[in-house]
Amino acid sequence: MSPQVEAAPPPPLKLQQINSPTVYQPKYSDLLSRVNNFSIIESTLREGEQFANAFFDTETKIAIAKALDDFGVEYIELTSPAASEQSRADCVAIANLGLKAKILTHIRCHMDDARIAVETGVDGLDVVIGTSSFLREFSHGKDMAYITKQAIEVIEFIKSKGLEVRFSSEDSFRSDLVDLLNIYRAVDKIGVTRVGIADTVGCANPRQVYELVRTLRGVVSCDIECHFHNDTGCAIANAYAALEAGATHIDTSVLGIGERNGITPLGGLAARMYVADKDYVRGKYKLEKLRDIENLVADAVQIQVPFNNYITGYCAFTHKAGIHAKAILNNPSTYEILKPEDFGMTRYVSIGHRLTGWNAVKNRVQQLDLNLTDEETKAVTQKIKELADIRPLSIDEVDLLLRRYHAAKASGSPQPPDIDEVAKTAA
Ligand SMILES: CC(=O)SCCNC(=O)CCNC(=O)[C@H](O)C(C)(C)COP(=O)(O)OP(=O)(O)OC[C@H]1O[C@@H](n2cnc3c(N)ncnc32)[C@H](O)[C@@H]1OP(=O)(O)O
Ligand SMILES: O=C(O)CCC(=O)C(=O)O
Ligand SMILES: [Mg+2]
Repeated sequence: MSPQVEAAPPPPLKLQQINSPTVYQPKYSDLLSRVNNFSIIESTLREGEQFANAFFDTETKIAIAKALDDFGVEYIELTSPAASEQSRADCVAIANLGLKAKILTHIRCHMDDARIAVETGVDGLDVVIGTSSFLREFSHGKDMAYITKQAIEVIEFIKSKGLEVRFSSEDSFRSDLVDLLNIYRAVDKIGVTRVGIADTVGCANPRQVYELVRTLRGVVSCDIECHFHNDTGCAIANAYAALEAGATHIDTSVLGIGERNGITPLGGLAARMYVADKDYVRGKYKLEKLRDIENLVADAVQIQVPFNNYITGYCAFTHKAGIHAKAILNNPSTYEILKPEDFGMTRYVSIGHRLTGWNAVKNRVQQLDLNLTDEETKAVTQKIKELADIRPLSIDEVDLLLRRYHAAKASGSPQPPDIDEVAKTAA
């Protein structure tokens, strides 16, 4: 018998290999268990203040902070106290509100900023510095050795004041991976509370996010926060991919407001995570408060909540086409992944249009407690379509048509009543 030859152990992973799609293939159940343990760092009062229309006065900041706290976010991040005297005073004011959420402020990786920030009474500081060649060359002009030294000094100072401290690389996805891992490893070693990854320009896609966070998860033992800009529409998907890969904290803002077109929206993340684990998300956040918070912020920055906004957009729970309407009326889960009532919202079935179907109209007949047969309901449905080919009907017009048809029937007019005649009286 030939001697057993042990297979040689695989060679250690080289950094160039980490982009290989074959490296990480976790089971779906493992991924799911990672996404039901996360915290929100709500940055409407920091990233959100960087939105073109945002000019929050103290009173508005306090109202927003209280609303977010009531909703249940774990952290509220505030603009740097180094930005202006009012920004500093607002940090002090919000830190003194006694909210349940931890209050953070966001500073450059610089001792001058850190010294001001530790005196504001906040629970922790989020420290950031650009690590991509773009930012090293054109923003602060520092090399990685300098950045690392500075980061260690700033972090140790903040820790010495007994505060939480997070260190984040700005523009992480255009930074050199070896640079990133080295600096994260260095700050983890000195006890940073969290490290952060930031897609500052919104260039990352979910696969890249998954791979970077997964790699980082293998390098640091502290928590991992992620910040995603939405320039290419990936901010929510990227946040989800980050959680699947082992991130623990996600930055959001109400309605996604922030620099340029903003970041992961609070409502969009809530929707995404609700679908992943409804009970966890419902247990953690007062989802029914979302609409009020969004209205508060929309008013403050003078914008409308978008028609297609996650959860609270005016048509987020409106069903229109006949095929959808029939199934929804039988069982809302057919075409709804989010339950409107869990968010304090209501479902609406639209019927006054050419795409309507008789099942949707029958539902309205029942709501109005009218006595029409299925054949009669089908006749009215055809009339609605005919009229709606000219212009859509309001619900009042549909109701009038149905009531008149019902009245014509009740008065003993020929069976079935002539729908064209009824339509004329309802016009
Ligand atoms: C990606 C992000 O959103 S990061 C957060 C952005 N937030 C802010 O910018 C907060 C609001 N900003 C401000 O109020 C001002 O920019 C301040 C107070 C921070 C700085 O103002 P100024 O001193 O007038 O500098 P200015 O804004 O023109 O330039 C930025 C300065 O910070 C330095 N810098 C930029 N990023 C960092 C960083 N992460 N860590 C340390 N220094 C940095 C730059 O080198 C530059 O310094 P310089 O004046 O010596 O050249
Ligand atoms: O501090 C961070 O992690 C993020 C900073 C930021 O707003 C960004 O990089 O877009
Ligand atoms: Mg940002």
